[in-house]
Amino acid sequence: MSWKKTDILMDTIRHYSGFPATGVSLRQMVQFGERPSTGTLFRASQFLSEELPIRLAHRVQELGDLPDGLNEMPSIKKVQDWYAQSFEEITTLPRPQLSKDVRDRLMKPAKQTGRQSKILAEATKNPSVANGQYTSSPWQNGNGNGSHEKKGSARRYFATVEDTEDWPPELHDYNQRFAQTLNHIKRRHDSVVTTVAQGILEYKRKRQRMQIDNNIQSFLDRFYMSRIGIRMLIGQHIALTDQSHHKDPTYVGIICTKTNVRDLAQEAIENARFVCEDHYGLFDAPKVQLVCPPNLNFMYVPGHLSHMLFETLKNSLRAVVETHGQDKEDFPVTKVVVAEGKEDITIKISDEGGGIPRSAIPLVWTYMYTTVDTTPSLDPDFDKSDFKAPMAGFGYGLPISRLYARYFGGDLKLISMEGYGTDVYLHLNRLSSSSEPLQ
Ligand SMILES: Nc1ncnc2c1ncn2[C@@H]1O[C@H](COP(=O)(O)OP(=O)(O)OP(=O)(O)O)[C@@H](O)[C@H]1O
Repeated sequence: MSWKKTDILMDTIRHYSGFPATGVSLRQMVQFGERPSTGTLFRASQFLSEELPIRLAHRVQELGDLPDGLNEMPSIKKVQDWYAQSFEEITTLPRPQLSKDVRDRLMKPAKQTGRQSKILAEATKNPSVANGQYTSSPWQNGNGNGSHEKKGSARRYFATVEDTEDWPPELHDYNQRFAQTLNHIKRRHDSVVTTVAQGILEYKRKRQRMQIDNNIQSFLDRFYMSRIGIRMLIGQHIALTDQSHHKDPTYVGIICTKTNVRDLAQEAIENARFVCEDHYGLFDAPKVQLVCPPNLNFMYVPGHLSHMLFETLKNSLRAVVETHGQDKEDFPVTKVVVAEGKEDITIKISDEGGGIPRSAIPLVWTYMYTTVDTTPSLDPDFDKSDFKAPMAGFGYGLPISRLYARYFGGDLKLISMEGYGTDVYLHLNRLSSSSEPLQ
């Protein structure tokens, strides 16, 4: 690994970090439809080739500015290098030379198919997020020089392009190369969560801290929220570009326009029970009852929903087993109730796992808070994929799940009755027009 970040690169990164990120909504992401054309994909690549470096640049700056020597921890420096290297790869990817005619055609919007697409194109404020909650620190936005405003109008994530004629092969080649670069970057960043966690552990050990302070907590919230957004845009773009295999027509990239809540919940229940049986050596994990209309479908990213359900169910099963003892024959049943409203789909997970003392409630949302005695190994090779996790251990399950929920305008709430059990409410916003919370 001979990659080195240069001063010139760091200057460019500083410049990009002066621009705010542009939030995209779930609805805007599905406007591409099942099979976007070469021209439309190219426009999206152009947007991403500016937007992703802006988002990456903010993270490089923030990692470098972390207080109290945290920025000097080897794992934090490693992650910062990944972000800088990915920034460089996107910004230096050669763009095709296009004739004026092709450039004009790319800028020409497709004939509107009605008023619908115009309405869909607008993102609204995310209802789960206070103003500026996940915004980068103001000093990093200080050198905005106004040119962003000019760029603003051209920088649209989704823009349909009139696609009646054939496009020159350079466009298709560029789309392929761009997607390959994104794929490579996505893999590089697979173990960011565990590596940053490692960095925090290094810091806690070095400074002999028991808990992380508010600054670091809100940095991690912003950092992981931003990571969800970057990976969403990258994952979506790779999936849209890859049109080689026949796909399910209900999918647009990684978004399913008819995500079936009952099927996903059932699968998450089975997976969580399996992990629980495995972990405690049980013949039969505590039972989970699911109450959900069978045909409840909505537009969402199935991977995100599975993750949130699996994490909360694992917590409930663990609490039930540990409160009632592993030798118990009949555990109390955990209930999962799904309600369909106009605005939200809400999933309540109620367990009789003894609850959480009120004084510990704020802590469950902090990173690295766990009541597991021995945190599993944080070897960076471990847990490479986002969605594979052990029974418990890092104290990341709840805070990260809440970020996933908030990312698309939902939320995650927890109410406990100490001595009895816990109710977790997972609100999923079905209007799906809210912007990503990262301006
Ligand atoms: N349903 C629940 N009942 C009782 N305690 C709970 C429940 N859910 C969470 N907790 C408490 O909150 C802590 C933090 O939960 P969180 O999911 O964030 O991390 P974790 O489960 O310890 O580890 P992981 O990162 O693997 O999820 C748990 O260790 C547990 O003490």
